Amino acid sequence: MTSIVSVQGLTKVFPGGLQALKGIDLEIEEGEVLSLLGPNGAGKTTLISIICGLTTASGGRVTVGGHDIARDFRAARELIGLVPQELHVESYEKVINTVRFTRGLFGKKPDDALIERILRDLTLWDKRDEKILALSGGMKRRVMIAKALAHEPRVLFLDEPTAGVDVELRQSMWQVMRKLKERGVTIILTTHYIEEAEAMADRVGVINHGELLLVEKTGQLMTRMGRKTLTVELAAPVSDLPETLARRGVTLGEDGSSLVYTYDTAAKQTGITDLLADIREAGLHLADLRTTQSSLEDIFVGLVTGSTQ
Ligand SMILES: Nc1ncnc2c1ncn2[C@@H]1O[C@H](COP(=O)(O)OP(=O)(O)OP(=O)(O)O)[C@@H](O)[C@H]1O
Repeated sequence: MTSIVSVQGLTKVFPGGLQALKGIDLEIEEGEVLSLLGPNGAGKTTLISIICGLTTASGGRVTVGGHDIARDFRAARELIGLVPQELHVESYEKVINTVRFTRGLFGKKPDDALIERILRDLTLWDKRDEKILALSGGMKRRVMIAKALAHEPRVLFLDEPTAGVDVELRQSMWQVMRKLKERGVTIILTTHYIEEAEAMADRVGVINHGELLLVEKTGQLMTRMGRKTLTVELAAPVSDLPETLARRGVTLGEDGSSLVYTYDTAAKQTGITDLLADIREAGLHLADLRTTQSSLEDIFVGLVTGSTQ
C-alpha cells in the first residue's frame, strides 16, 4: 500500500502557548478507513484542520498525494474532501444546486452524471429538489458529505460524522461510509464512539494530549491488547479462595459462587489448563465456564488513562 497522506513531525502551538500537537507522525494508506480516537481536546480536529489547510502548522510537514500542503496547497487541497463537525449549509438552496456549486468552486467542469451518483449513494436523490432547510439533521449531514465529494476527492475527512445522531441514523451513515470505501475513497474518521471505530476502521489511531499513542490495525490491536476473562461457575459456593488459585491471580466472584481469571489473549500460554487442574485438586466442582473479551473501549480507556498518569 502507498501513503496518500503523509504527516511528519507535525506540531501546533496556538497563540497563548497551548501545544495542541506535539510531533505527530502518521502515514495514511490509499483506500483505508482510519479512525482517530481521542478524548475531548486531544488534538484530532487540529490535526485534520492542518491537513486540510484550515490551520497552519507550527512545525513539521504534511503531503497529500505527494503535494506539500504548504508549498503546493491547491494541488493538495483538490485531493481532499472535508466534512467538518458543525453543519453549515445554505438553507434556502436546493440540494442538487448546492452540490453542483461546490464542484464549481474547485474549478471542475459540470458533471450531472457524477452528481446523480453521489446523491444516489447518499440516498439524497429523491430530495434533490428540496430546499436544505426542509431536511432533517441527518439529511443535512449527508448534504455536507455530498458537497465534500463533489470535486471527486481521493481522501475524505469526516470529523465526528455521527455525533449526536440516533442509532438508526448512525447505522445508515456507516452504510454510506462502506459504499464510499468500495468506491476507493480513503476515509479519515474522528469519533468518540468506540463501536464506530470497531465497526468501520481498518486501522485505529489513538491520540491524547497532542500525541499519537499508537496506530494499529483494529483487529490486531484488539488481539494484542485485548484480555479475556474466564468465569468459572462453581457447583457449590466457597467462603475462602484456595491459596493455589490465589497465587494464579484468580479472584472470588460475588457470593463465592464463581472464580474469575483474566488472561492475555496474545500470550502463548493462557494458564487455563493448569488452572483447571488446580481447581480440581482443590476439590472444587465446576458448574459452567464462560469467557468474555475486553472491547476496544476497555483498551482505549486503558491507553488514555495510562498516558495521563
Ligand atoms: N483556535 C484555538 N486557539 C487556542 N486553542 C485552541 C484552538 N483550537 C483548539 N484549541 C485547543 O487545542 C486543543 C486540541 O483541540 P482539538 O479541537 O484539536 O481537540 P479534539 O481532539 O478535536 O477535541 P473534540 O473531540 O472535543 O473535538 C484543545 O485544548 C483546544 O482547547
